[in-house]
Amino acid sequence: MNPASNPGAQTLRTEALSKSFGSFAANSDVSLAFQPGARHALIGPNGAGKTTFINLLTGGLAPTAGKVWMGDTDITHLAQHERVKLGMTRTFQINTLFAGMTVLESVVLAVSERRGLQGVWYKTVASHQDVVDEAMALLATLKLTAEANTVTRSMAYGKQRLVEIALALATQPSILLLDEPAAGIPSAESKELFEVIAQLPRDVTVVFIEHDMGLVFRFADRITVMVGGKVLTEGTPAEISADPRVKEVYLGEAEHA
Ligand SMILES: Nc1ncnc2c1ncn2[C@@H]1O[C@H](COP(=O)(O)OP(=O)(O)OP(=O)(O)O)[C@@H](O)[C@H]1O
Repeated sequence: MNPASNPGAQTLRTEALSKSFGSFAANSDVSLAFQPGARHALIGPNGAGKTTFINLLTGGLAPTAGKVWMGDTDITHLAQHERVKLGMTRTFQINTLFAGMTVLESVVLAVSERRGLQGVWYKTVASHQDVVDEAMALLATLKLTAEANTVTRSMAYGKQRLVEIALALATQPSILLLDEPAAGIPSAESKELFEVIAQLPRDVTVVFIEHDMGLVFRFADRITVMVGGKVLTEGTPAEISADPRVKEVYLGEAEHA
């Protein structure tokens, strides 16, 4: 992918990003960078501010202070759809429309939308063979080829999450943000889900929030630990697992529970 035509391929970073709800600081002075191609996990106890931070990245929330950069472009005040055009996207739960469609129909629709073919009835769109080919290639990436003609709603939750990721990838992102992708699915399925996520092409940077430390340490190559709305530390899985402050945070949490 050519970085000049896709600025999202450049480093996504934040500079002293803060978000308050009234007098409560959900994020304070968060300065982070996500290197292209990374599998970067955001971890931390409940209420640490991880989801708030992802929402600040996507434009779902406006920061109280600080900046968000994609390469040299200040995207702090861009709308969500403008950030998607720059290559940053997140998954959304399959809505009622997609739930009634087959996997292939859903992905064809998402690819058509990106290509500006929205509003064209599916059957007409399906006559564009290149759209169908692109959708099938995405299904192959997500190991969903065998399910192409299955109705999305009838699939196991883990597979539905993969369809949600296929829909996000249809926007051709260089940065994919995943907020607890394995939440609510059985552990055998979540391992499978992460195996597919880990094997996504390296021109897609993946930033994910995950509570299951087994999955985090198996699939992340970079980990940021947030506590109380701030970054406690960041490093490789080996550095994070050896950090006594991290152990303290999680031990403290366990004792509390
Ligand atoms: N819209 C809002 N209004 C007020 N407070 C909010 C709002 N959104 C989040 N908060 C608060 O900000 C804090 C951080 O929430 P956030 O969801 O970002 O944490 P998190 O690290 O993602 O937690 P979890 O792991 O439990 O999902 C929480 O105390 C939450 O109650």
